[in-house]
Amino acid sequence: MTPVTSPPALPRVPRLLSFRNSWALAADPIPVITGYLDTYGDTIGLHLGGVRPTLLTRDPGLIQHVLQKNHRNYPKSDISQGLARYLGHGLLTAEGNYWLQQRRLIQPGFHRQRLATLTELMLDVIDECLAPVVAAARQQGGRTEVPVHELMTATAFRIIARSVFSTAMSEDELQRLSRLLTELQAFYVRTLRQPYLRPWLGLRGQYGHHDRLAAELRQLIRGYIQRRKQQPGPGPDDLLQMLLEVRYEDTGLPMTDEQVLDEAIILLVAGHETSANGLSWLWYLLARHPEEAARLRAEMTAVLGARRPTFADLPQLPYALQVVQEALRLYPPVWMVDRRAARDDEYNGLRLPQGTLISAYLYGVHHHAGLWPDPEAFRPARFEPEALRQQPPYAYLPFGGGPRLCIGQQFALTEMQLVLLQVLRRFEVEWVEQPAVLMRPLISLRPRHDIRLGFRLREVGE
Ligand code: HEM
Repeated sequence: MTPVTSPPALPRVPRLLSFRNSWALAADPIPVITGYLDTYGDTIGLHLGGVRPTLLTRDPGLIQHVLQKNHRNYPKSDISQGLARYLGHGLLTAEGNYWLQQRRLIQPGFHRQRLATLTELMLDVIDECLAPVVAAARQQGGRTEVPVHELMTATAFRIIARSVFSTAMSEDELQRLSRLLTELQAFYVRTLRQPYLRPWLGLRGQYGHHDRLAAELRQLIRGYIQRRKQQPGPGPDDLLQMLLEVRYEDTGLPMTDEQVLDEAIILLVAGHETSANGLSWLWYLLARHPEEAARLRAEMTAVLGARRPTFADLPQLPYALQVVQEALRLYPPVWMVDRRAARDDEYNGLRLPQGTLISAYLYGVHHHAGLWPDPEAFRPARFEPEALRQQPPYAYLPFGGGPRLCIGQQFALTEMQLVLLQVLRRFEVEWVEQPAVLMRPLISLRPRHDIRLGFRLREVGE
């Protein structure tokens, strides 16, 4: 395999070209960005939207340098921090000592033991979400067509909402929350990709409108927190209770209500879209590759028979994990991660002056032919332990890397495996002819239009 390296002198995309392509970049960034990298090299300078100078890279060595080896010099850029305007100052957007203090406080909430407790709840939510599909299939003679992105979004959202807040939200509230999050994200991405539109968006009152939506989001969540605090007796074993009960080591004090609110919103946001999109792509890939689905089913039947999986079963189902990992390689829900150089730095002779905006193009790393032979092919066996040992560090990083590695990584992998197994127990998932399935990279990488798949009922015991 060809090594991927960054040259000492940064090749630059001509500014006029990046300006000319700015609409194309806003509409469909992945082909434009990949095209630049294929033409100019694995690490390039370009003007985002024709305006903002950025260093863009798919070199795993440079990405490791930024995210891990010299991470202290690379806080998140204002691109991530700008999200705080709409989503508050939770873990994802926090920086420096405050971030470290919050991370230490919250990390234990994601330990194995708590995850094991949450899996029963996950399985119940999955069953609830699949029940209408089972009913529809029965009514339609054993098979129904399903918009999988919608189904996976509803499922992932209910899983995280119940993991954080336990008590079921009403259907209306769930939908309102989900819509608010989608709208805020879409607006924020637009202001980033098309910075020249900002004055116009301001004149049209769009910032004020979205600030009001963000306030509505906070008010909704605040209501849950207040209701929980008023409940007598010990609270349920969920993530909100964990946020309310943890104490800072130095002061012994709990978080303030606004801090709990910030963290709860961030868990909801970070733990919803990403898993939903990962799962949607997973079904797309399995429907296109029935031979892989058959292999997975054989493993599942051998280990579980007809019963539903438990947390303890997952290590006996390695192929299920490999399928999930390969789906996250081909369609990394977080397709780009950004940082800013706080001081002048250097990587293998490449100058990284203070203030440089660095965009780590995770999608590009995962699709690099120098790192992944035949990169567009869906091959879960790439993740067999022996094959993985051949990979250089940071060739695979759907959950990021370094100290800011996704706190929900194990949660997400468990959730995705459980959804995968529960759906496969009940259904054969079949491809349906439809227009080409395209990507829509917002903050996370989702399908442009929903993907319709056939769900054919199988007879299973409990
Ligand atoms: C397939 C699903 C997921 C993917 C691909 C994913 C990916 C990522 C990535 C790449 C980062 C690092 C961003 C950066 O370095 O700038 C991150 C951070 C984070 N993720 Fe996830 N994530 C997923 C699921 C989840 C879930 C389920 C939760 C919560 C339950 C979660 C909570 C978070 C939080 C709180 C952070 C910020 C951590 C910090 O900065 O300390 N994620 N995620």
